[in-house]
Amino acid sequence: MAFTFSPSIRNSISWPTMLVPDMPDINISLRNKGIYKGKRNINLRDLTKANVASPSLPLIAPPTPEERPGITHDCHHHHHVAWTSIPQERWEGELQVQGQIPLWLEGTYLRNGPGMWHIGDYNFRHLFDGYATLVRLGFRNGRLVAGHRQIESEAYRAAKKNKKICYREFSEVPKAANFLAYVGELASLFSGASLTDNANTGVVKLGDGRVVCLTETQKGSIVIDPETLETVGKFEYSDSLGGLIHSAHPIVTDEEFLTLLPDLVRAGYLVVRMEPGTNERRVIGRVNCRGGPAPGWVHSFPVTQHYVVVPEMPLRYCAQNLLKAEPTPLYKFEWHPESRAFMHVMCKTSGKIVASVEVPLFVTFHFINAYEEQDEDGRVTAIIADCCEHNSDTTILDRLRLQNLRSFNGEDVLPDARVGRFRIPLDGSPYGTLDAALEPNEHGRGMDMCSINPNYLGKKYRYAYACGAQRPCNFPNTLTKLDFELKKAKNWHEEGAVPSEPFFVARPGATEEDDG
Ligand SMILES: CC1=C(/C=C/C(C)=C/C=C/C(C)=C/C=C/C=C(C)/C=C/C=O)C(C)(C)CCC1
Ligand SMILES: [Fe+2]
Repeated sequence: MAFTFSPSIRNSISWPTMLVPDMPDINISLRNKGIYKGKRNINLRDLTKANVASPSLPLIAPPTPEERPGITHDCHHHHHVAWTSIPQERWEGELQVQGQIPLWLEGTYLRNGPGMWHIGDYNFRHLFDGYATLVRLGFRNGRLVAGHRQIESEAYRAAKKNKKICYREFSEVPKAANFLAYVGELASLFSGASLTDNANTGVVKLGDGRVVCLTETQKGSIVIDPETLETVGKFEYSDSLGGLIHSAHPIVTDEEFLTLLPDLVRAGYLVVRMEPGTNERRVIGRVNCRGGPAPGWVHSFPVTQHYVVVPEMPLRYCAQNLLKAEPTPLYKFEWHPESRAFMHVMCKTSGKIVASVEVPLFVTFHFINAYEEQDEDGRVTAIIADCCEHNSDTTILDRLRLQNLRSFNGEDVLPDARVGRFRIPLDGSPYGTLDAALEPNEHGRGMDMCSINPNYLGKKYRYAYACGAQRPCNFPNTLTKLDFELKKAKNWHEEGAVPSEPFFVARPGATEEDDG
């Protein structure tokens, strides 16, 4: 049975490493099909996406004693190959395995994230600007065949053709003449036509089997072929809900696709649902923002079995910044601590808001999971929602500029983060709480790129997997297993490795949450 590990892959930005968690002893090599010939040995632990993508890179040659794979050294700096563009648009080959991939691990694992950070000799500024690279790992009979391919978004094609950026990316803004010439008159600014469709934040498999790559613009929903990784075409929403943006990480199961559509005109969010086999989103309900002047950034959001949780973070969208010609300190966003922070809870079936509470200020991009807390009689008393929380500090966005990622000099510059646990009472109290779910030193005070056993989505759960930190560092450099019951973390780290978002695959027949 072909098994696709892709239903809710958020992987996104990924530290661009293809690293299979819990397989510390596997070595693989690249046996190339197609354009590249030859066979290479690489240790999977040290394998960066650039390595996967480019068997021609010198870094996959056996390391010299002075040189760990994945990093190059000059006198004072380490330059990690992980933060450089893939050198070709597509590649496919078998990876040689040393050690053993469990035989039950069978199927295709798709990931998507930025992989190309330059056009001609112009280098992009930010990790999130990169043009999307889709990566496929096929596991079968203990063997591993990999491939990658650029997503042919309009933005990517236009950039290649014109040798310059033609659409507004995360931090990059094309020079006025570029995009006005490319997309037409000034009205395109306001219609969103100048915004990118560079689908670089994730890939989801819909209940009907279609595989869609996403970004934060609705127009950046792109259907791909999971076998060939070819771009099939735009995913066109057939409803008339309008708006320009949506959450980068919808909740996707075999039954539904749930997402949030921020309303930048009348500050709020539409909570919408799409059934498999359709392209039509239907409104479940609407949340009006309680703090102004615009909705908070909803890169992701969590759900429980019966509720959708809508976060209202004081890091808010800024329509002016979306249209500005010059880069701004917080890109398309602004930090408004005076507007306060809120969490709203909507019933999935009725669309009614059952709680709307003020919470401490927070900064999060990735929610981990949420569940309903019950009393002894089985009544739901509160919603618990967990996220990777950056201590209500937006500095992490700046740290993820490529220049910062590429220039580690031994200084500990990764801002602290924690597992933020919200408790949202359902008894009508006006306030919710936000605390660390475990002592952040357990995971080196680094925390992002989280995942869970997908069978526990929306349910009470004990374990999460993420990237933490072994300091000093400039990006989250450990693979971490979090145990919320024991309040402990188990960390794996190896110098020179760039772990990416772990993905949990349950072992067939498993009864324990962490058996996989
Ligand atoms: C927001 C708009 C856009 C694009 C947004 C994009 C591409 C956002 C990507 C955000 C990601 C990948 C966030 C990941 C965060 C990871 C963190 C904080 C890791 C921390 C580690 O310590 C446009 C599409 C450009 C235009 C509309 C607005
Ligand atoms: Fe993300």
